[in-house]
Order: sequence, then structure tokens, then C-alpha cells
Amino acid sequence: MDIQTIMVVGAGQMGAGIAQVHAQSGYYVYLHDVKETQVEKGLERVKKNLTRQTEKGRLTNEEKSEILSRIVPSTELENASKADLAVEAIVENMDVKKKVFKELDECAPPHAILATNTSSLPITEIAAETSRPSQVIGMHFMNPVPVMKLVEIIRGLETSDKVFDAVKQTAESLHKTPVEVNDFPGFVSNRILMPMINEAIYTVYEGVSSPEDIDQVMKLGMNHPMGPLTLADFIGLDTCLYIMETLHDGFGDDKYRPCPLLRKYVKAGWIGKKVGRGFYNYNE
Ligand SMILES: CC(=O)CC(=O)SCCNC(=O)CCNC(=O)[C@H](O)C(C)(C)COP(=O)(O)OP(=O)(O)OC[C@H]1O[C@@H](n2cnc3c(N)ncnc32)[C@H](O)[C@@H]1OP(=O)(O)O
Ligand SMILES: NC(=O)C1=CN([C@@H]2O[C@H](COP(=O)(O)OP(=O)(O)OC[C@H]3O[C@@H](n4cnc5c(N)ncnc54)[C@H](OP(=O)(O)O)[C@@H]3O)[C@@H](O)[C@H]2O)C=CC1
Repeated sequence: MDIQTIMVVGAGQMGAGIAQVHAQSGYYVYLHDVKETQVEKGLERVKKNLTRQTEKGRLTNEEKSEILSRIVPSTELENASKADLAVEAIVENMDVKKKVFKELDECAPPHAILATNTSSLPITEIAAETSRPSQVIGMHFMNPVPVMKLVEIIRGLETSDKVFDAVKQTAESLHKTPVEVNDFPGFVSNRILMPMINEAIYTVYEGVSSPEDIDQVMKLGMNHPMGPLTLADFIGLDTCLYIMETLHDGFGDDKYRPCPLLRKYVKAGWIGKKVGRGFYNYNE
């Protein structure tokens, strides 16, 4: 399958990164969000990342301009009519994702693949919203997308081999390493990572230690590049909570219950680095 043009739906931290790596590998990209301001913010994020690369001498200014010229801003989902592949990266909420997939199914050409960057939600359930479940697949990038090598690829019940191969090849063309995993809540990455983060939050909640010291333990003791609370802030505490809820509901096992402190922070709007406040204060 020949994939040349993609649409990234959702221009947040993941969407911007997904758009960047595709444009850097020669794809034409529509970067779509409901609000123009979000698209502009996403484009700014891409520009900032590329500028860092030009400053390090890894990219010429001409190459940077070429990459940016391949990203077209979009606030009309109808632009999906020009895409061979759509990668959805909006909020981690099943109802919102289902609505967008229904609309994408109506706008995208019959041959197009509809992929989701969901962290944890069932691909089969999202696929069932469309008239083309064999062309729906999970394409789970890691944050920060330009740096992290892994892409988890998750088939829904009906995903065809042809679609799987096309998405695998696309991931490889981005210099990423695809790993196929089955459609279970949280897949592999977040089934393992998120309970660890949730447990780190419990250790704050129960007064075992401070966020700074918990992060130090995991960085110096286990060689993690970021402590779990810094990582939670980086991912977004809203996303962490949605993932824990998906694990809890999906497995029906209380070992996945989200920590009350996580709920409290999300209710307070302390959703991490993206708003300047989470376990750490980024405005100080
Ligand atoms: C929730 C989910 O569904 C799944 C997930 O994504 S879970 C999250 C997975 N991600 C992680 O676990 C990240 C853990 N953290 C790390 O690996 C590292 O801290 C890090 C790569 C983010 C930063 O590394 P560092 O050594 O502390 O910082 P730094 O030296 O500034 O950066 C290293 C490189 O990353 C780049 N980088 C850092 N942050 C970046 C960002 N947000 N966007 C783009 N590039 C970034 C830097 O430019 C630098 O690039 P070069 O090596 O090419 O010069
Ligand atoms: N954060 C992470 O580390 C990772 C996240 N993911 C997954 O990627 C997805 C996005 O996460 P992330 O980028 O962090 O989230 P962000 O909150 O940074 O970005 C989501 C973007 O989608 C927009 N959006 C919301 N609803 C719609 C819609 N109906 N149509 C178009 N755009 C919409 C949001 O706009 P607005 O703000 O106005 O609502 C926002 O710009 C989630 O499914 C998440 O689980 C996967 C891997 C890692």
C-alpha cells in the first residue's frame, strides 16, 4: 500500500511529534485540531524541535523549511479525504475517539487506514464504529515522539495483514522499531509502566517520601532516565488517570485502582507539565 499523505488528528504533545517525524521522513502531513490555536501551538512545537536540530548542526535551515512546508494546518476534518493514513492523537476518552473515528470514516477515502495512538483503549471497539474495521489499527508512539524508538502496533479483531504490514513499514520508514502486541487494556507499555507510576503516587499519598526523593530513588537506584513522578507530569496526569481507569475497568481487578491523589490533582486541574503544575511546579 502506497502511503504518501497522512492526517494527524489532535495537535497536542503527541500529535505534533507524530506530524514532525512523518514530515521529516518525507510524508505530506495535515496537522488537524478542532481549534486553530491548538494547531498553531502544535506547529510551534515542531518548529522549536527542528530549530534545536539546526542549532546542533544536524539539519540545515533549508531542510528545516522543506520539512515545515510539508505540514499543512487543518481545522476541517474533510481534509482527511486526501489522506492515505490518519493517525488520531486526541484525548484518551473512548466516547470522543469513537465520534472522531465515525467522522473520519465518512471523510477518508475508501483505501485509507485509520490508526489510533491510544495509550490503552481497545482497538476493536474503536474499529467497530467504522465501516472499515479491517483498516483500523493501533499505532502507539512514545513520548517524546522524535526521540523514542518504539511504536507498539496493535491489531483489532478484524485488522487485515495488508494494513498491519503497511503500518509496520511506515513505522520503519520513520526509523522507529515496531513491536506487535495484542489488543488488551494498556497493551504492553502501559500495563507495566502505569501501575508503577500509580504506585509512586501512592507512596506520596501515604507519606512514604516526597516526589523529589521518590524520583531520586528510581533514577539513581534503577537508572530510570526520569523519576516516575516527573514522567507522570511529562505524560500528563489526565492521561495517566484515563489509562489507570481503562486498566481498572478492562481487567476488573482492584490492583489497578487509581490513587485518590491522582484523581484529586486531575480534579484540581494540576495535570502536569503541559499546564505548569502537577507533582512539580513548573512556573517557579
Ligand atoms: C503514556 C504512553 O502511552 C506511553 C509513553 O509515551 S510513556 C513515556 C515514555 N517516555 C519515557 O519514558 C521518557 C523518559 N525520559 C527520557 O528518556 C529522557 O529523560 C528524555 C529523552 C526525555 C530526555 O533526555 P535527557 O538526556 O534527560 O535530556 P536531553 O539531553 O536534554 O535530551 C536528550 C535528547 O532528547 C531530545 N529531547 C528531549 N526532550 C525532548 C522533547 N520533549 N521533544 C523532542 N526532543 C526532545 C533532546 O533534543 C536531545 O536530543 P539529541 O540527543 O539528539 O541532542
Ligand atoms: N502523553 C503521552 O505521553 C502519550 C499519550 N498518548 C496518547 O495520545 C493521545 C493524545 O495525548 P496527548 O498528545 O498527550 O494529549 P494532549 O492533551 O496534549 O493533546 C490532545 C489534543 O487533541 C485535541 N482534541 C481533543 N478533542 C479533539 C477532537 N475531537 N478533534 C480534534 N482534536 C481534538 C486537544 O484539544 P483541546 O486541548 O482543545 O481539547 C489537544 O490539542 C491520547 O490518546 C494519549 O493517551 C500516547 C503515548 C504517549
